[in-house]
Amino acid sequence: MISQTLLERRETVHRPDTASVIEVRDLRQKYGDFEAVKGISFEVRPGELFALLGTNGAGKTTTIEILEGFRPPTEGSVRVLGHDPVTERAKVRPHTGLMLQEGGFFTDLTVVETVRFWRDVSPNKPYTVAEVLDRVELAEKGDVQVRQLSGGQKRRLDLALATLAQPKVLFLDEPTTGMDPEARRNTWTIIQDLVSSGTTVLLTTHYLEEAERLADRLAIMHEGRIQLAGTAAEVVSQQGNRIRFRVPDQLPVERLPLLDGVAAATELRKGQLIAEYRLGADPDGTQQSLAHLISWASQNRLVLDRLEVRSASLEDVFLEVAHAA
Ligand SMILES: Nc1ncnc2c1ncn2[C@@H]1O[C@H](COP(=O)(O)OP(=O)(O)OP(=O)(O)O)[C@@H](O)[C@H]1O
Repeated sequence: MISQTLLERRETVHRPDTASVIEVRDLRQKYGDFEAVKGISFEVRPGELFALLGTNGAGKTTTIEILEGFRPPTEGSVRVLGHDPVTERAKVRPHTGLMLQEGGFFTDLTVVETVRFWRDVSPNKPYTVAEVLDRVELAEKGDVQVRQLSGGQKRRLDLALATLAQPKVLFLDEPTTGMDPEARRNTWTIIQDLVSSGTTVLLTTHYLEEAERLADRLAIMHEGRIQLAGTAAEVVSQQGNRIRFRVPDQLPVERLPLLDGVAAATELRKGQLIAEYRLGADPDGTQQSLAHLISWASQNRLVLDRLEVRSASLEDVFLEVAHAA
């Protein structure tokens, strides 16, 4: 179960800070009668990377699109660099880079022509076309039409366009979807370099490892609300430790011991019954539970195959959020 402390955290994501680069306050968005975002607040400070995680349809893209100025919110307010992104677009847009879920390319143009076009209309030109392509490892694809790029290569081109002006604020909506692991790591490096040079980033992702690696702070959304927020370590540390093992053949599940008063949850994986105990975060308690389990196994002449003890992962937390509602 998600602890009360963590649930209360969603109320504290917004810490008033006049220097916030991105500020979202009591944001609500309706599409007709359907409320996709139900009153969320958070802020992103200068040079910070904030990740919005969440289940499908949680409202992440809706939130990012409002911040990008594509539509005004139904209720609440958003500020980017202190300005309203819709009514003060001219003050915000030159300083922001956008990477949408679907890149809006002219697919007949080549990669070089695309970068040249965007660079020409960009307010800042800190990099040459060759440097822009080099950074995302697309130099060899310069003469290829955009329509001929693979999905992952298109995402890399999109990232190149979003960052070619070295923006102050960068919105990345699922930037690494479709990329192979090497391209993903390369993208993480590009994003980390941008953050190191002072760019503030709001990123949505379904890759929890990506959020863990990159984010200074993160929020997990579900059905239009922020359910949890904090640093990855803060969010995960509240979740406690897990002990798992394969349930020995022929052992009835009812005979599994209680550990620290906790019963095992069991699940069938590839035909094998796995037992998992969700314990507290206290290492001493976990050690005692483990000792008790091993002594129980010895007394019953059982071998605990695939025995593992680990702290909860961000994935565990995410699944709790998704299932708790
Ligand atoms: N233009 C629209 N008209 C009506 N409903 C919409 C519109 N855009 C989004 N929605 C709905 O609003 C909800 C939130 O969608 P949104 O795209 O913001 O979620 P998300 O968190 O980005 O999801 P995913 O992870 O699947 O990309 C969904 O239920 C979606 O169907």
